Amino acid sequence: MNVSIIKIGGNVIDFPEKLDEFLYLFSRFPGKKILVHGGGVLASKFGESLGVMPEMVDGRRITDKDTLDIVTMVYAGLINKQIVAKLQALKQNALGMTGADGNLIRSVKRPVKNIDYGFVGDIQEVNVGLLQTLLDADIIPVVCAITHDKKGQLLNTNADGIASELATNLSKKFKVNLYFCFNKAGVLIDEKNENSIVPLINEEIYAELKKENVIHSGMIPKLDNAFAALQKGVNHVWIGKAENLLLAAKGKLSGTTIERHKYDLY
Ligand SMILES: Nc1ncnc2c1ncn2[C@@H]1O[C@H](COP(=O)(O)OP(=O)(O)O)[C@@H](O)[C@H]1O
Ligand SMILES: CC(=O)N[C@@H](CCC(=O)OP(=O)(O)O)C(=O)O
Repeated sequence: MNVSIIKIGGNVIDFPEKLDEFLYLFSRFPGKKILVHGGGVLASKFGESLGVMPEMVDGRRITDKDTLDIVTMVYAGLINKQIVAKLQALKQNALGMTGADGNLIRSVKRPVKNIDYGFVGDIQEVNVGLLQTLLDADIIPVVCAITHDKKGQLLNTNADGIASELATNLSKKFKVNLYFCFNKAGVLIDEKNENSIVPLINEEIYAELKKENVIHSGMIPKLDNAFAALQKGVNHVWIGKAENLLLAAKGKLSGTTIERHKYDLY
């Protein structure tokens, strides 16, 4: 069985027309599929309106108790249920989930090193059997950026990391392709120029571009997760514009493909 993990970012979710267009493309995407969503932009806006200011370090949110309540309401509630309802309207039998539902994703609170991220989860375990049961029943899991520690604590977990871990764990049994969809044409040399796409990126180019600050903020966890997934057995990883999802599915040139290490080819 082939499985596609498709992640959609907060900058698309925040624009209803863009989200609708993306969900339509997702509904046309062939084969077994799982949707993972963030919603960082809306969580920041919602928090600000309540006087809880967002604080990000390298694209990851510092999550105190109030912030955890906000992200739970926004990701697991508003965004997840809106996406599920829209997919149902597209005749896609979607099931919205956090990592706590069906014990889908167990994580541990990130240990404090240089930075205290607060209630942020590092993923430990994925319930592959549950995903397989749902996919076998033609149900499409729609997974948000909230996990749990199985001791009653919810934890905020970067949605790119969730997509990567679901892909990695499923790749032990299935051929898995991972698509990171966001609002830009791919990894760009000049963020303001949509034509400056890096079509193929390896870890050396990544390190260089990060040093030069060409790659920064949310692109850092996205690429860290993309390389981790490839190294752990995921077949193909793509980063690109949400509206190019079906082109990417057909293998047509668009966006950025993550290059496997040469030694992995043999
Ligand atoms: N070289 C780069 N090319 C494209 N985007 C970049 C680059 N470096 C940093 N970024 C930033 O990373 C963001 C994507 O990360 P993030 O906001 O976490 O994505 P998502 O929309 O999936 O939530 C882009 O909106 C952009 O501002
Ligand atoms: C710990 C952490 O950073 N969690 C993320 C989860 C949401 C997310 O990843 O949303 P995007 O995909 O829209 O960026 C956050 O709260 O921003």
